[in-house]
Amino acid sequence: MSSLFPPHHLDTSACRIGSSPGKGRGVFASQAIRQGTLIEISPVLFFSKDEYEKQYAVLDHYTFQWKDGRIALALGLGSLFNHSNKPNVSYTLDSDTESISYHTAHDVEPNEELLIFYDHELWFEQAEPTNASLSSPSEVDDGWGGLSVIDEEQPKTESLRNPFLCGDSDAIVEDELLPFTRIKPPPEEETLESIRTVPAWVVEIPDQRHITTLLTWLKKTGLDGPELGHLKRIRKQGDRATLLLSLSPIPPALPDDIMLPETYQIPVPISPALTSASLEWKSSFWPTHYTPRRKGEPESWTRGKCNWAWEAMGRAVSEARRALVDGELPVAAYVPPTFHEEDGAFIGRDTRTSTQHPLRHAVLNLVRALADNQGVQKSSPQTPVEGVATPGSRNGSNYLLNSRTIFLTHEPCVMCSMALLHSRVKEVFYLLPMRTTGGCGGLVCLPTLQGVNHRFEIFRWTLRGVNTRGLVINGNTDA
Ligand SMILES: C[S@@+](CC[C@H](N)C(=O)[O-])C[C@H]1O[C@@H](n2cnc3c(N)ncnc32)[C@H](O)[C@@H]1O
Repeated sequence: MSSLFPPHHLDTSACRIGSSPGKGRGVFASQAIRQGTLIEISPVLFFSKDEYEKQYAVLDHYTFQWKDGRIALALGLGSLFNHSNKPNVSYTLDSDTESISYHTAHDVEPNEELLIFYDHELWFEQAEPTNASLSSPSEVDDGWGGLSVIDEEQPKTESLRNPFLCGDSDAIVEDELLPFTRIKPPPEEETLESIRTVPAWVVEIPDQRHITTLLTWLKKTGLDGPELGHLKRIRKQGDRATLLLSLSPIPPALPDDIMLPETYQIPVPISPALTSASLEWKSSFWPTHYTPRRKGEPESWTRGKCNWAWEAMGRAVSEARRALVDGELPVAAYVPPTFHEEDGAFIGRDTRTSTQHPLRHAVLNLVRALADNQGVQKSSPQTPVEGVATPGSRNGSNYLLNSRTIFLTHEPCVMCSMALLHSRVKEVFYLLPMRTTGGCGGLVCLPTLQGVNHRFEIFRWTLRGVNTRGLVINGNTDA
């Protein structure tokens, strides 16, 4: 048996076992439970497939298929959660602790049954759902594809319309009334030891009158890509000027029409300076940009801007709902036009199922479609583009999302968070946290890692009252 970390202390006082009509026993909330609460950790007993099939098949209705093919029997409450197509509990298999943890996927009321999603193919006839909160919201079209937000003050049969649609659009919305929370990054620190460098090609510019021409040439050749965006392109030391060229393994070709000496490599910092001390250290390698985390009060949100965000998140949710209907994973991403300007909108959905391609995540599809669209339509206005990229592109070279905000139904996985980081996105809003696989605070928080050369802000949509019916995916899935 592997060495196990002890699971967290288990407090199941919020759950009780009760009788569920048509289903046998079930697990019920004995009090109101907020979305995202860890309600149960069930240790598991493992059987090899062979051993299980020979001796324990009688447990079939209670076991889980583990990631490595073994069969696991959940102890504790884990074997008593009943199934629903609209679960209010998500679960995660944890190999380190050989346990399964269960979290509420949205706020749960006292006496509501706690239900997980077993599978699309069931071995039993499903009993009618009994939780009013799970059956009612679809009756009203709320513009979120039926994933309505329920006002806690109102009866559950009514859904809440966008609360920011009316009223003074310039009025500031108090923090407690915002439909999202900002994920606070840890304080930024950089030490001399933590500074990392990579070799970069540079060339001396004997005649400084050529600087402008050379910077224009850099742009034309595409050597001004974002990987060196945290560094200044020209270093001046007295009357000496040096041009930063690229990180390529081989020396880049130089322009034909200007006489330049041989290129050579020097170490340059891999990320911008976050503190004034590190600015000095990093600039001793090569002049580096200073990008301290934004200080002071976070930006105020007006009703108008909240309305913009609400509509945008609704668009992502509707797209995810449509994806589900089409047999895809219900995961979607939406980049709306910016609040103040009329830039293009972009939408993407997960297409792993239909393409049988493991990398067709919603974010990657969106970034790729954006790159292709911008590559093809450099001079024409952007239009919303869907999912998979179109041919005839410039190989995805225009993938930048500078000053754009992306709305996601799920916290993006590590790969997608890295893609967003590369794309220089300004802000990421997500609805459902992915604790085991997320790259924006779940498994890891990529934009806060030392050494990354861009930061973006992260906001988690407050799920209070949001019915995530149909959107909950397996906690081990990369969204
Ligand atoms: C893991 S057990 C859940 C606990 C079970 N109800 C008990 O009393 O032991 C799975 C079994 O519960 C029943 N069950 C779970 N969800 C159900 C549902 N939505 N409708 C009807 N039966 C259900 C089925 O008999 C299934 O084989």
